[in-house]
Amino acid sequence: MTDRPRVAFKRLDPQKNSDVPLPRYMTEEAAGMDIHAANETPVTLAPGAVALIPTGFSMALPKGFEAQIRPRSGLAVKYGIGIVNAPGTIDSDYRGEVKVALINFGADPFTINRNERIAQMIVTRVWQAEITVVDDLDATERGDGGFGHTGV
Ligand SMILES: O=c1ccn([C@H]2C[C@H](O)[C@@H](COP(=O)(O)OP(=O)(O)OP(=O)(O)O)O2)c(=O)[nH]1
Ligand SMILES: [Mg+2]
Repeated sequence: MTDRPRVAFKRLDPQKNSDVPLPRYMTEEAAGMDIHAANETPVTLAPGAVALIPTGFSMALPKGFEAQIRPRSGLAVKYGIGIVNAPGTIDSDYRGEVKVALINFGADPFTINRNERIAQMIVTRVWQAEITVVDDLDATERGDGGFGHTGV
């Protein structure tokens, strides 16, 4: 595929953060780029705690794209580390530092060290909807059935 969207990264505070890798695809066909933590000192998450972890970069996505910040399954399965707002949304017009809102679902404290890979970022298309307000919606077989009405 040749029409890859162009994404610009800006390293924030280049001198301080030159040791923190920018997001990158770890394998040829990885869906997500791994994101590294840029916290200067270790951050320990008690069970149930949330921490907003800096990444040391900001970015510009093309219009019509978003980035999703998703958990890494290894951290989730081994240590119960997730993302409290998963998937986090990065808007194409956001120019601030990308941050990752980690949560410790595990039973033990977990420490995030600088440079660790804490999350992954997927770049994907997004559409803004054209909105109309109507009195009646079109009829469907499902109708208002939901929340398991077809069985579990
Ligand atoms: O995991 C995340 C989620 C969001 N953001 C940044 C990028 C995004 O464009 C901006 C706003 O995110 P969102 O719309 O999810 O948050 P909000 O609470 O609605 O804030 P706002 O009122 O600024 O839109 O915050 C991150 O850095 N990491
Ligand atoms: Mg918002």
